[in-house]
Amino acid sequence: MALDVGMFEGHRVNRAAAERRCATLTARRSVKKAHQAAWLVNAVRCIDLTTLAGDDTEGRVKRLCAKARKPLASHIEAGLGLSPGELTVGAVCVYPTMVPHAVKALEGTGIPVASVATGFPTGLMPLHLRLEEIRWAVAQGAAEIDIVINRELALTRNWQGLHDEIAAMREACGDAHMKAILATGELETLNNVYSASMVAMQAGADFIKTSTGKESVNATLPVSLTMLRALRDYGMATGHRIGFKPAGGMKQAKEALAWQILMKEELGRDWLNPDLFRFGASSMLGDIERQLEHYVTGRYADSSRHALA
Ligand SMILES: O=C[C@H](O)COP(=O)(O)O
Repeated sequence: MALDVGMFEGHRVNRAAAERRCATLTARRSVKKAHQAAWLVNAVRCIDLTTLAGDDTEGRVKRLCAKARKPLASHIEAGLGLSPGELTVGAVCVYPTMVPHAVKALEGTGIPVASVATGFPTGLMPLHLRLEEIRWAVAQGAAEIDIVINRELALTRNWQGLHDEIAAMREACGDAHMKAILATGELETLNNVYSASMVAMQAGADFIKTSTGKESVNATLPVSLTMLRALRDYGMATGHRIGFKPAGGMKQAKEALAWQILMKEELGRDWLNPDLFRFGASSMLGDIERQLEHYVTGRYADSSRHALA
């Protein structure tokens, strides 16, 4: 849709209230035993298993894809009553040049390959090159594109400029799903986070995503709450369902639980599915697998046994 500043200008986000609300999420609630195991299995379904490192190689991507196809060891799958191959992660997320390796390694599995693009992580490249990067990654087989927004346009509140860029990126994605990374740790205020979320959705983002994992502050609950309220307001105004992807710095199973509690309370059960919710994480699956192994066997394995991902 065209830019509609009326949907966000004049909105004020109360940071103290957002922080208070988030502090209650895990303090007052807990999910235990079989319920906790079920929520952790659900978290695995929703992970965009990620490697975004300068030393990525075909070998590393192949190993990551093997983990994506079979995220839990056989005895944990069996202990949870899962059939072999029943559980996979939501997607594998890589840099553009790694897309062909991931596509090959995931052939026949139905697991989509997501590629970051548009000069990830800063986005400080001429627009025509950022658009070309999207088209290249899609041509290599990426089914999902994680774009980064131009922070300068958001910080100077040039909402029309930001809308135009994101809309051009949406068009370059073609049939691929587009996730818009707001890099919220660099947007200064929760008001800017709310406004940038709205602009990204108005410009056609299928998902809004918190962070690249490369900012000094990445996914936090108050920022996520702000984005979810924008997503909910946008949905009520337009009837469109947009997905949410917290990303960056999440390493523990208890974080997977906290974010799912937030999703369920703010948006309901529909948002606990991979078509509307993903975790962007390079190193959270290991702890989830460790907790599930404890549930199944009653013993904690050394974390070195769950080193990958
Ligand atoms: O999009 C995903 C993030 O880059 C992952 O960040 P992380 O390596 O801190 O888990």
